Amino acid sequence: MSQIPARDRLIVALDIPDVERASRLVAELGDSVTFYKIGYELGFAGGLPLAERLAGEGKQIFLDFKLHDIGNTVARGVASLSKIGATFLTVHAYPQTMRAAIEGRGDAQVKLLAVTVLTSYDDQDAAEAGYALAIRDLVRLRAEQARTIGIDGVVCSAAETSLVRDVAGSSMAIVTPGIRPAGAATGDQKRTLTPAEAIAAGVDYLVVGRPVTASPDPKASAEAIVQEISVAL
Ligand SMILES: O=c1ccn([C@@H]2O[C@H](COP(=O)(O)O)[C@@H](O)[C@H]2O)c(=O)[nH]1
Repeated sequence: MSQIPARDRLIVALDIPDVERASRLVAELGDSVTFYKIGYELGFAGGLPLAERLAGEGKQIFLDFKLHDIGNTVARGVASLSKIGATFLTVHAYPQTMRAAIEGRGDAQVKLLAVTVLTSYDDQDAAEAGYALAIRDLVRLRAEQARTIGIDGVVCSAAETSLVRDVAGSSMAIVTPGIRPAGAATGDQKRTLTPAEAIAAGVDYLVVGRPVTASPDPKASAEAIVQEISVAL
C-alpha cells in the first residue's frame, strides 16, 4: 500500500455533535482532507446522509461504528451500512462478529476493518475488563483471526504495526487512531505515536480527531500532519 498518497493517508475523525457544524468544518478543510471518519457522535446525530453526500462528492468515508452483536444483527447492520458508499466500516475483532460482517457485506465494496484493542486501553484496562492476555498478545491474536477469517484490515495502535504486519501480511490495511503530533494533548488515548513515527512504523492510514477538529486552525493542523506524513514516507 506504499503507493497511497500522503494526503489520502490522513483520516480526520469528524467527532462533531451536529451535521451543520460538521459540514462547515468539511468546507473549511476543503481539499486539505480527502478522507473522513464518522463514528458515534455524528452518526447518531443524523450524520449518515452527510456521509453519503461526502462520498458522492468524492471524499472517502470511514464508518466507525465498531459493530458487535449476535451474528444475525451484525450481518444485517453491515448490509444496511454497505449501501452508503463508504470505503471502510469497523466491527470488533471477535471471530463470530467478523464472520457475520463478511456475510452481511456480500458483494458490496466496503472494506471491513476489525478493531483489535481500543487505543484508549493499556494492560491494566484490559485486565480490568477480564482479559488475561497483555495488549500486544491480544492484538496479535485478533489480527491473526481477522486474517484467517478474511477481514480487509485492522485497527490498532501504530505502536503495534510491526507485530500486526508479521501476522497480517502486506495486503491487509493497518489503520491507526491514537495519533498525536509532538506536544499535542493525548486526552484519553493511551497508546499513541506521532504521525512521523506511525509512518516510519509502516502504517497505511492515520486517524486524527481532536488535534485537527479542536485546533484553532483546523486546515493548518491538517496540512501540517500531511506534510509530516510526506516527509516520513
Ligand atoms: O482503537 C480505537 C478505535 C477508534 N478510535 C476512534 O478514533 C478517533 C480518535 O480521535 P482523537 O480525537 O484523535 O483521539 C475517535 O473517533 C475514536 O472513536 C480510537 O481512538 N481508538
